[in-house]
Amino acid sequence: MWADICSQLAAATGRPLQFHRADVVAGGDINEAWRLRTSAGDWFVKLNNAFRHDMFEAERAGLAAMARGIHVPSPVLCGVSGEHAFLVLEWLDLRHRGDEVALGRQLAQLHRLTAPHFGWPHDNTIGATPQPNGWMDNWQDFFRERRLGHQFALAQRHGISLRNTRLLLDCLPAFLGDHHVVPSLLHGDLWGGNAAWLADGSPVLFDPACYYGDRETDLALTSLFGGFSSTFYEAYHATWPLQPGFERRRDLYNLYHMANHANMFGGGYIQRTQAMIDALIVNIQA
Ligand SMILES: Nc1ncnc2c1ncn2[C@@H]1O[C@H](COP(=O)(O)OP(=O)(O)OP(=O)(O)O)[C@@H](O)[C@H]1O
Repeated sequence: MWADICSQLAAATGRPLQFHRADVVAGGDINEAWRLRTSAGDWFVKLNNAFRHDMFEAERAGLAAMARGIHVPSPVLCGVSGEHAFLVLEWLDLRHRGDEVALGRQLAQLHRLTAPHFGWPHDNTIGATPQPNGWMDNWQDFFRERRLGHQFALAQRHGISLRNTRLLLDCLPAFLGDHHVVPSLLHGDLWGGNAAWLADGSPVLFDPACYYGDRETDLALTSLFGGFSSTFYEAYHATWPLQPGFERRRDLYNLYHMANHANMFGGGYIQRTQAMIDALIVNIQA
């Protein structure tokens, strides 16, 4: 397989290269991650089953779009070798710490890239879950149908019983009714494990689930599992302040990701999803 990927890589880059070695990279759950060492340097390679090829195509398209606003690993090649789908990115020596001010500023700059509608040219995945992205003109409708409603329907299909999902969907105007949203280019899966820094301290984002939507959804997810400093938030707000009411919408937006975890992993995530639904309903009634 590696020899085949190297020959596809040589054809794509126009550089002759020989396979030296491949070392596992820790950190990814959904895919296998490898450092591919060749005579023409190192590359970052993600592997999955061949039927996952579309997922890597979507990631490549997302990275290419994001590169207009923030540093991402350059996508080099996406393909299939035997039973494997693969995505080759430029290899970056990543660190866990760096310039948080630059990260906050650059995320705001990414969000300044906008589209006329909400969605994305193709469906993609959030974790391993399909994420529908068909274009819509209204953010509330998009979030209801393509995000929360989609996860609730998946839960039902998986036999996960969640109470009051219909009631919550019917109450979305209470959260989003007077909220003005521009369709911003989003990372879409911005938890702490998908941000890192280069040796010079400059930030890099990777592993996106891009679409055009409310920038607050990216900010919300940064707070769900932690890992982002107050410096990061201050720099974001200084570059492009959020509108009043973000704290109220934050938990609604994070419910999408918690429900996705319930769908992917089950267990305690189901209780946490239900607790978030219950708290949001109390919030409406208060
Ligand atoms: N271009 C790159 N060069 C070097 N290392 C990288 C690069 N991109 C990502 N990494 C490292 O590899 C790890 C796994 O990458 P990534 O998050 O893209 O994989 P994944 O399987 O899609 O992850 P997840 O399970 O979170 O969806 C990251 O945590 C990061 O440390």
